Amino acid sequence: MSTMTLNAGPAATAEDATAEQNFVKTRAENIKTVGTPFCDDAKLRMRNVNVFYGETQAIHDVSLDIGRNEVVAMIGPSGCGKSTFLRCLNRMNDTIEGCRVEGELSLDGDAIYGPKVDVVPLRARVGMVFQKPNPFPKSIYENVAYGPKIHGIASRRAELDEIVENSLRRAGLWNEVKDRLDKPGTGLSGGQQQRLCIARAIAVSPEVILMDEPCSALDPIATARIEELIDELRANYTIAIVTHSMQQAARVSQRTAYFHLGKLVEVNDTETVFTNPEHELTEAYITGRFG
Ligand SMILES: Nc1ncnc2c1ncn2[C@@H]1O[C@H](COP(=O)(O)OP(=O)(O)OP(=O)(O)O)[C@@H](O)[C@H]1O
Repeated sequence: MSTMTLNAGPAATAEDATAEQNFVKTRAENIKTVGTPFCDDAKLRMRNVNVFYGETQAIHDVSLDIGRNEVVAMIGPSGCGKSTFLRCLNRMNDTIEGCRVEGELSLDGDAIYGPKVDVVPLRARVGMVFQKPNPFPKSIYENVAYGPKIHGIASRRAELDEIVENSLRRAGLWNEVKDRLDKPGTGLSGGQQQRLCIARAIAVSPEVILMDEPCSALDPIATARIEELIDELRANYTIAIVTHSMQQAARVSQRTAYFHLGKLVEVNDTETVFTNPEHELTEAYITGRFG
């Protein structure tokens, strides 16, 4: 940890703001990741990842492991590349025209960008929950049963019933919806819809769940429910979560990765990042000097 003096909160005057900008610019120029980006039991292994949108580079030489049954939170200022990096992990960036991903990315040793990889089964192994709950315009039952049907996991009604119930139970939604499974998923509250989307992701037996700001459209009570759920889900899944909320990162994750201008500045166990960060930029961000 550096010996610099910290001013908690944003710069008070224009001069302070300029000094602050200069500080951030200088420190950002030669970022080398500090902390513990690698782990012994990696489920996802990323090495020297670069991502481009056309000519513009959004991710610069990022290397990171995400461990089995671990929750890794990705934090950083708006536009630092958190979502771009997350989307590499199940090739959601493939859907963005002009987006190019370089580097080695693997899931349990299987290359994610291998030439023969079919993204449909990949995305069943690495599920995703988005910022805005996006249930299909179908019944609650069908929202959960759809994935197992198209992936050929189950076709008989009894099998599907079991998967739907188990997934809704794991997502903490069963008791609230068991008597209205034939009603539209879109008729649920925002928090319930997000748990339905989690149930939908779980229904195809993923190994990893990616969450891109899953609580940003939810109220504090629904947020607390999802955060509890993340902690429960960790027993069975590996989870990577992008969040704007440092409090949320602190509550749900075991390790936190701090991104800045497309570079991975620091990865450490979450308590270290928030109480004793190794990098000056992390410290400046978490104390609110910029955001
Ligand atoms: N589809 C796209 N086309 C071109 N540039 C993009 C696209 N998506 C993101 N970018 C750019 O890539 C950079 C990283 O964006 P990204 O959305 O990954 O950041 P982020 O940290 O998730 O931001 P936020 O916290 O605001 O969601 C930004 O400069 C952004 O403008």
